[in-house]
Amino acid sequence: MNKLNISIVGVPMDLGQNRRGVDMGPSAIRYAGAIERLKALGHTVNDKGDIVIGRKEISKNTKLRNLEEVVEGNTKLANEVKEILAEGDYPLVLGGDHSIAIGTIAGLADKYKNLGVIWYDAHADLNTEETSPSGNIHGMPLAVSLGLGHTDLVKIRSYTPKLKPENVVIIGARSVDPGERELIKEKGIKVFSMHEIDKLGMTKVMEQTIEYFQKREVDGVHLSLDLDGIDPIYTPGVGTPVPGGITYRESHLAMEMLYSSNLITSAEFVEVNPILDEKNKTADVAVALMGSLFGESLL
Ligand SMILES: NC(=[NH2+])NCCC[C@H](N)C(=O)O
Ligand SMILES: [Mn+2]
Ligand SMILES: [Mn+2]
Repeated sequence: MNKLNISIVGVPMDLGQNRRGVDMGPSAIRYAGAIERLKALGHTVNDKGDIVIGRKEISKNTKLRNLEEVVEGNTKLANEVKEILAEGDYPLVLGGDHSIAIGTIAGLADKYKNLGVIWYDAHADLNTEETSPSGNIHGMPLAVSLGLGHTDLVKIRSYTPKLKPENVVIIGARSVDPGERELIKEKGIKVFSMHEIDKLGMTKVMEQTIEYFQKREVDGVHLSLDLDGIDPIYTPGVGTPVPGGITYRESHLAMEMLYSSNLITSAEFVEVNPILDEKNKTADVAVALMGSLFGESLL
C-alpha cells in the first residue's frame, strides 16, 4: 500500500471515568514503540505531542462527571484533528479514556460528510446522562457523536450530528446497558457482538463489516479501538475489563483485513491504563495491533 503521513496526537484524558492512570496511556503507547514501529513500515510519522487537559476541583455532577473539562479537552482535540486533516495527514489519536472519541469524531466530521466508524469495544458507549449507570462520559461518546446527550458535548465544533447511525459498526460488544440496547434497536445500529464473532468467526465478521461500508459509500472510515474490546487476558490494563472478549489473534486478523481493505482513514487507540497494567502489556498489544493496521505482515 501507499506510504502514509501519520500525525500522532496524545490525549492524556482520565476525567471521562473514575480510575486514575489512563492519562498516562499516550506515554505508555509511545514507550511501547509505536513511532518506531510505524516508521519501520515506511510511513512518515509526525508526533504532535499531547493535548493539555485542564484539571479543576473534583466534579459534583454525578450524572456527567467532569463535564466542563471533558468538553474543553475534546474541543482542543477536535481542532487538532481538523488541522491534521488540513495538512493532508492521517490522524492517529492515542488515549486517554474513550470520551476522547467525541473530539476525534467532531474533528473528522468537518471533512467527512458520510463518515463510517468501527467501534471495536466490549461496550457500546451509547449512554446519555439519562441512561448512564455510572455518570462516566467514556460510556457516552458514540451517543454524543450521533447527536444524543448533553448539548455541551453534542455541539462541539457547533454542528450536530457528526455521524449517522447506519454508518456505525460495533465489534466485540458483551456489556451493553438497557438504554443502549434500546437505542441500538431504535436506530438499527449494526453490532457484531461476541455472539456473532463466536458464530461466524472473525473472518466473516470483517468481510461483512468491510462490505457494509462499501455499500454505504462512506467517504472515510474511522477505527475507534478500545483496548477492552480484547479479552483482559491479553489487555489487563484497562479500567472496565469484561471477560469473554476478542482474542489477540482475532484482533490481528481484523487489523490485517482492515489494512488490505484500504478503507480506514483515521484511528484511535484508547483506554490503556499503565497503573492497572502488567509490565506495559496492554500498550504492547496496542502497538502490535497498530503494526497490523498499518501494513505489517508475518511473512
Ligand atoms: N469506554 C468504556 N470503557 N466505556 C465503559 C462504559 C461502561 C458502562 N456502560 C457505563 O456507561 O458506565
Ligand atoms: Mn470499553
Ligand atoms: Mn469504549
